[in-house]
Amino acid sequence: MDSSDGRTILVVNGPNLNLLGTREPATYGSATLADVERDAEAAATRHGVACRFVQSNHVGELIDAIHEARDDCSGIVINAGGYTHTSVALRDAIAAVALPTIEVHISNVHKREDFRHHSYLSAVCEAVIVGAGIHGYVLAIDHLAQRLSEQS
Ligand SMILES: O=C1C[C@@](O)(C(=O)O)C[C@@H](O)[C@@H]1O
Repeated sequence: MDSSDGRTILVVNGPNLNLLGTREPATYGSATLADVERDAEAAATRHGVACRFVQSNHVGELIDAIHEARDDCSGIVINAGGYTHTSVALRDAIAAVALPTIEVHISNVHKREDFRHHSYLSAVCEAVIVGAGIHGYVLAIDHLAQRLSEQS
């Protein structure tokens, strides 16, 4: 077994997050999805845990990845993009797998349009990190890793 000792965190990015870096930079900054994944990987490595990444623009693919996390993951970090505000099915998937899940948003959704103020996911997530930019993913990994180390 590697240094992650079987502890893997699934990092899920939803629709349009593949366009980070060019998409509405005034709102989301200039970092790319590759930058997000590099920082998350580095944070995980610092804690001796592993990461698996998925990005999809299709809700079914996100749900399948969440279901598969039951097999080998100890937690989930998810930025569901616009599905956050629309998808009961995604919420049900998170509730179904019952893994500790952290919801992340790069922007402070509460400073934005009213339709972004409601999340279908928050009530089934352990914590929500909004408005910290891409550092939010690192904060989420730090939190999950600490939680895992307290369990072991
Ligand atoms: O796609 C996104 C990105 C987002 O999740 C964020 O990271 O700030 C906020 C959502 O409202 C939006 O639809």
